[in-house]
Amino acid sequence: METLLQSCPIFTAKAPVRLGVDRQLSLSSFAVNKQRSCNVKLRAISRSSQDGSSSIEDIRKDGVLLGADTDESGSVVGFRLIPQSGDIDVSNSHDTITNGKEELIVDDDSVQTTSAEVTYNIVFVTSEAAPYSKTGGLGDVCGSLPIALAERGHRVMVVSPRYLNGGPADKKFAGAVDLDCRIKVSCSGGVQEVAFFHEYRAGVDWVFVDHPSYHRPGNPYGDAYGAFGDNQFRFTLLCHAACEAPLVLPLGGFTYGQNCLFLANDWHAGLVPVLLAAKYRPYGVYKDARSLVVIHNLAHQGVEPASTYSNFGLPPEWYGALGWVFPTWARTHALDTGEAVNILKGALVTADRILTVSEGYSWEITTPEGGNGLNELLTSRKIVVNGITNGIDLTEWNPSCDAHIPSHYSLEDLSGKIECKIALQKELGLPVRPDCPLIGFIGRLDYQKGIDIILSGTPDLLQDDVQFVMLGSGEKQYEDWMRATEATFKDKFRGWVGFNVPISHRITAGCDILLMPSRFEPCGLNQLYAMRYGTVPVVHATGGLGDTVKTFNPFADEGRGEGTGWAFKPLTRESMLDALRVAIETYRKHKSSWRGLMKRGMERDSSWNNAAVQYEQVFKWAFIDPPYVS
Ligand SMILES: Nc1ncnc2c1ncn2[C@@H]1O[C@H](COP(=O)(O)OP(=O)(O)O[C@H]2O[C@H](CO)[C@@H](O)[C@H](O)[C@H]2O)[C@@H](O)[C@H]1O
Repeated sequence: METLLQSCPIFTAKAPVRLGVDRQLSLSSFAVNKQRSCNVKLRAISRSSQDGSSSIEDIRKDGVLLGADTDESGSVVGFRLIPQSGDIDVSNSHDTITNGKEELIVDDDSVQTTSAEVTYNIVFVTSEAAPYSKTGGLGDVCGSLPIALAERGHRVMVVSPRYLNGGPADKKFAGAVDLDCRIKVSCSGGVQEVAFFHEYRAGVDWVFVDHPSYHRPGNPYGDAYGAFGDNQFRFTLLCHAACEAPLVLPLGGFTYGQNCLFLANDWHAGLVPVLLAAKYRPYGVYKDARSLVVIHNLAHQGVEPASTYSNFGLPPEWYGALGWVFPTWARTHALDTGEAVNILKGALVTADRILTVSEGYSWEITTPEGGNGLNELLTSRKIVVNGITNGIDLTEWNPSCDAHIPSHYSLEDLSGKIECKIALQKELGLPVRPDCPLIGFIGRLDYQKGIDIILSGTPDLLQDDVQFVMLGSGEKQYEDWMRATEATFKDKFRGWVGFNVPISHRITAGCDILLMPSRFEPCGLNQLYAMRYGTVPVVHATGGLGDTVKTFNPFADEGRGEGTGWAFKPLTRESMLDALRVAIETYRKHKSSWRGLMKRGMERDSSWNNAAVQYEQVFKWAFIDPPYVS
């Protein structure tokens, strides 16, 4: 056996181990990494064979042995082995846990390395994932981070609803096939049957939970009449289904199994850690799994009346995990006891670790101003809270090959950017004036995004010789204001009411300045897209905006200048206008400074690989500590 294994191809550097024909192992970098992991196990066999002990059982303990491959003579030449989550890739075994105080410091080698040192079976649970569903940044992140993690060797599944609204968007789910696997979920006083659809794309298992409540006109959360009244039910169903998926779905022939890592995104997925603790672990299931809750927006917590607790399908004694009492000032009337259930609170109590999408925001949520009532709970769990700045999808957002923009450009040749500006002015019906500063805004029209500040500052801003375009939908009062402002300032202002991804790309490419006066911003993606497109951001210095946009300093770096935009503070109409005026002045009168701003923004590393390495660090910490048990 020893001689045979040494002579077989698995011990040569270039020849691949024979892993059988399973699809996951042959299609992605996951394959490469798992292949390496298998090599580790096989070395273990050869060692134990030397001292005469049993070999196959050793492997079984560490992974799932599907069978052995033999050559024509019947000799074993390889094993079809699925390693367990948490496998160590010895090809890359230096340690990146750099700080005992658990600060996210990752050495440069790890960032440059394309495969993870330790690989996990990861299950994202999310209410949206682009390109299948997207209403904002959550969709972007859950559409691209899983791919980055899969590329680094992890086995990754994303569980999200199969939304069908009867429109053209339904085509996005056309590639997902019915897995013919039905499960029954007990919640909301009945038993619901859900189905699973699946598409394997870009190295990731995209799993769509199917139920009639996901099939209706509108977006994932509501329609023209407001939020759907049964969202608590719809996302309870998602969480139950997501907890079953790793156990029941034989993706590529085998399940993810119990030893996996759940990433529950925002309140919609918040029941996942609660279910692990209350429904599974007491019965010996998911004993070694871990869960992370990722906060993209603390302002939305999934709060409903306390009487709805019975809808969750949780044991009565777990009420305390989700129970929530509003402070007196927030109650609606004198007899209101303020009792409610809060899904995100339940997640924050039971998750093994808590992540936010920027470092700045991870601190802000522990303060009364940024904690949305959860700051004390978050402070008590501070030791497990980390912030990792989002990356962006560098394929989708790439000015040198973006399919949505009329001309392509790069750092080396910026001429296409002016063409994008001219094309945008034409498309919007604005006067075509390449020299006129063009300012853009893209985002949801709501309180978070500081629309009220834009609204109060716009009449002053438009006194200047500038053009301003806004793309967004949301609160009706702001949509109406955009229409009215366009009617008043025909040559200067355009308000595009709606959600339109191609237009968002054209605005990002065609504008000179992107405005983001967000009241709070957990990370923000538009400023990252803008910098990549040579569009200079002017932002309120909060959360991820403060972390990612550095204010221009013309004197730094021996007069060459430093910074990628302007981050103003406090959030007032005056300070926003001041920052915009400095930006406009720099654009008009200091062309070389402007080119420096564009260049530094375009050079900024916003890759997901960078963020994925930091996620891996947190995964490691999650598995070092024991899982949450009540
Ligand atoms: N009308 C429109 N038409 C087309 N596209 C539009 C659009 N309005 C918004 N978008 C797109 O939606 C995304 C918005 O992402 P953001 O991160 O800026 O904010 P959001 O508040 O949704 O995300 C939350 O989650 C993300 C992800 O973690 C955090 O970055 C953020 O701070 C947090 O509030 C961008 O891709 C943007 O282009």
